[in-house]
Amino acid sequence: MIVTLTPNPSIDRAIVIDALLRGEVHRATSSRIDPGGKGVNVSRALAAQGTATIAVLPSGGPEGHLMDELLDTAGVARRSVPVAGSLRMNISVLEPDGTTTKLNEPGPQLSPAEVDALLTATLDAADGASWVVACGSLPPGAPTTFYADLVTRVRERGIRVAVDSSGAPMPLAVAARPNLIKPNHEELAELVGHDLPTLGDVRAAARDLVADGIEVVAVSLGSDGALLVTADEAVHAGAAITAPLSTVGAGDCMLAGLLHGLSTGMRPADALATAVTWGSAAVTLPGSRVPTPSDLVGIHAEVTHSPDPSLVLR
Ligand SMILES: Nc1ncnc2c1ncn2[C@@H]1O[C@H](COP(=O)(O)OP(=O)(O)OP(=O)(O)O)[C@@H](O)[C@H]1O
Ligand SMILES: O=P(O)(O)OC[C@@]1(O)O[C@H](CO)[C@@H](O)[C@@H]1O
Repeated sequence: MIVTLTPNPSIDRAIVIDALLRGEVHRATSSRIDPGGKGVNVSRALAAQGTATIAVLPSGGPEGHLMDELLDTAGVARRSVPVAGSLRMNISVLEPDGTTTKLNEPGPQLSPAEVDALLTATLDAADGASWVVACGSLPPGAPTTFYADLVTRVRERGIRVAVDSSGAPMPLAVAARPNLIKPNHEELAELVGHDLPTLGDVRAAARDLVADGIEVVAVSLGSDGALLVTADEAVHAGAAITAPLSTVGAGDCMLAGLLHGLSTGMRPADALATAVTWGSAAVTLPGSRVPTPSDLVGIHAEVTHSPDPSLVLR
């Protein structure tokens, strides 16, 4: 069982237009909504592949009702924590050349009691879990130490914990030593405080984090694939996708594949290949739709045990 925590979930509305022009009226060629927020996406991707998961999230307002309904329809088990505010709605504007523009709302203001209830619900759901994974931004009202506290409390129970976030909460969470982190290229650069133009730079930064006590650092690199670093190895994997439709949630599907692999006893390199297969499959799908087993057919992740450190990343 993999438990996800999404403190700031969202209804994701994806709108397809021909070209985005600032200040103009656009007529959409299509649109869709998906239940979203990074941890929700991880749970949706796991559930779509038949892996047991529970999504823990706040729920409030009309968007909260919609979220509960969409998750029930998708067959995702959930622990919804009632909150007074309304969940947010995030917009993705998708253009035919694959350009994605995101507009993310801040999310509802949570009271200290609501923040506590979220932590308690996660620890309750974590009983007997193989992994707890906490993902995404924090809503207003949640302290920046929220993920760090969660990491400490989950690890005290002997359960493995992963974090995928950005900004101020991330260095604090990292200092609490989660078992795994999944930054993207930009988030890793933000975490270590300098640019990382090459694969060698990413590997060095990830190795420093491993030396500081993180067991697995998995860095998603968009169309450049992903790099996984542990104390024993640095492995790269990638899969070529010719016509990406939407990259929204690809990193979450990648993280879901990785945790699925690690929780079923795969070696890290095989878990990375699964991760990249799930992440790459996600970019072939509209909006933040998650891949089902049939969507993985024909996607082959190429794994390299000695990646070229001089590769300049896109
Ligand atoms: N254009 C692409 N072509 C092939 N694979 C891709 C492409 N974009 C993403 N991927 C795959 O999806 C994974 C995750 O993508 P990315 O690095 O963009 O995650 P992210 O920035 O965390 O995304 P998000 O926050 O939207 O979930 C990559 O590691 C890669 O395997
Ligand atoms: O604002 P955050 O929490 O950083 O990111 C939220 C979000 O952009 O992440 C997911 C894609 O990874 C989307 O479902 C959602 O809209």
